[in-house]
Amino acid sequence: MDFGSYIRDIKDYPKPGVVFKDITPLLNDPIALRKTGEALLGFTSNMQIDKVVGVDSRGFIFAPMLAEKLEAGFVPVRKKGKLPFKTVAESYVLEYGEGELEIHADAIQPGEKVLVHDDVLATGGTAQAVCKLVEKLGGEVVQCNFLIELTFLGGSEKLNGYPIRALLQY
Ligand SMILES: O=P(O)(O)OC[C@H]1O[C@H](OP(=O)(O)OP(=O)(O)O)[C@H](O)[C@@H]1O
Ligand SMILES: Nc1ncnc2[nH]cnc12
Repeated sequence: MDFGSYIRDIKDYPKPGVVFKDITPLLNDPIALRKTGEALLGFTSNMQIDKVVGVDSRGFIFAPMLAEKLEAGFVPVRKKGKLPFKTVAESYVLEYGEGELEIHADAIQPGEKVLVHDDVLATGGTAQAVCKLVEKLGGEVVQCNFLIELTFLGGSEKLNGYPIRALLQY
């Protein structure tokens, strides 16, 4: 399937100079939606995964489905102030902003194998912070997977050592 034909470029959103990759046309199409889920799942075939971490908010679209199919638990990493229990936090910078991400302190047990999922890898600031959170809890990141990797922004360099997979590369 030509997944790229379902991705819409929005110029100067959310800030001048940014070309935003809008995945909503892909989500809107039932066949593209199903095939995207299947392709993401294919990235982890034969891998043992205990937890799938999805990143607030677009990472929440596919991560719970991946967790269910992999017979793993789902863990939300959320923007600051949204998780009710004891949290561990990490600040980060992304392509068009900055902030702090949090994870529940009991969400991952030491030694658990973790898949990190998000929709877009751009500068890598977000994914790098998420991997740090996983490691702070003693988890082992076994793969970071994405729908889209914006290779020209060099995000993979911040994820040195972690296996990276993406459905589409620009
Ligand atoms: O590689 P980076 O430069 O760090 O950028 C990637 C992040 O940016 C987007 O999230 P955003 O913060 O816009 O949140 P959203 O999912 O709630 O729209 C995207 O969903 C990734 O999480
Ligand atoms: N260019 C972009 N398009 C969509 N999501 C993003 N997150 C960071 N950069 C992005």
